[in-house]
Amino acid sequence: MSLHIAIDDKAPVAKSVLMPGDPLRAQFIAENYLDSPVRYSEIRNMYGYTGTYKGVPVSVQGSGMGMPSMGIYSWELYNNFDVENIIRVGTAGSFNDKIKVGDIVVSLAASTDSNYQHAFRVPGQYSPSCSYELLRKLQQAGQENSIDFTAGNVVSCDVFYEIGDDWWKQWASMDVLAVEMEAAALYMNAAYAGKNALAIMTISDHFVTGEKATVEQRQKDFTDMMKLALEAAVK
Ligand SMILES: O=P(O)(O)O[C@H]1O[C@H](CO)[C@@H](O)[C@H]1O
Ligand SMILES: O=c1cc[nH]c(=O)[nH]1
Repeated sequence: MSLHIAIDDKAPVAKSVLMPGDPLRAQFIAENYLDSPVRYSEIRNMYGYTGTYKGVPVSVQGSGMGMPSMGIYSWELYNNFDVENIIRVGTAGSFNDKIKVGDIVVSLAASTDSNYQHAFRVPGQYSPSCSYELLRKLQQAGQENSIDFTAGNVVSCDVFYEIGDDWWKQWASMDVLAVEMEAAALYMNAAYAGKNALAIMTISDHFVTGEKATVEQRQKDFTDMMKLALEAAVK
C-alpha cells in the first residue's frame, strides 16, 4: 500500500505497467485488451488494473496530467511495488509536418522546461532518455504487427496553454518532434530507481496544421499504440 495507489490483494501490480495520462484510457485498455482485469486502485479515481495479456501479467495505471502527477505514480510503482518496466501510452502535439494526427511517436529522449530534475541534485543538465531494452522490444513488436512509429526527441512541458502562437517553433528548430507533459519525469524516476521506462504517444493535435482529435478519440481510438505497448510489455 502506498499513499496514492491502493492494492487489492487479488491484483498485485505486475512487473510491467502501461501508463496513460487519462484513467479512463486505463480502463479502456484493461477492459478491451487484458484477460480477467481486476481494478486494484481507485484512489482519486486514478484507476489501476492488473490482468493478463497473452498469459503474462500486465498492469495499466493512470498517471494523471503533468510531471508532478506522473512523478508521484511512477515513483510509487517503481519503489513501493517493485515494478520494473513502465511504458507511457500518451497523446502529444506534433511540431513536424511529416508526423500527422494519429501517428505514433516514441520518445528517445525528453527535453523539458520543467525543473523536476532539481530533486536529483545533479550538478548540471540531466538528459532524460528511454530504456534501450524496452525500445528494442517495441521495435520488434512494431515489425511483427506492422505498426510504424517515428522515434526522436520530444519535449515534456509544464504548461498546456502556452502564451502566444510561436512558442513551439524554437523546440521544432532543434528537431524536437512533439510536445507532451510527462515523459521527462518518468525517465528521471526510472533512472534514479534503476528501472526501465519508455514513452510512446499518439499525435492528437498538430501545431503546423491546427488539426485536433476529439476527447472521445483521445480516450479510445489510439489502439495501435495500445497494442504496440502491450506486445512490447510481454516480450
Ligand atoms: O493523453 P495523456 O496521456 O494525458 O497525455 C497528454 O494529454 C494531456 C494534456 O491534454 C497531458 O497529460 C499530455 O501529456
Ligand atoms: O501535452 C500535449 C498533449 C497533446 N497535445 C498538446 O498540444 N499538448
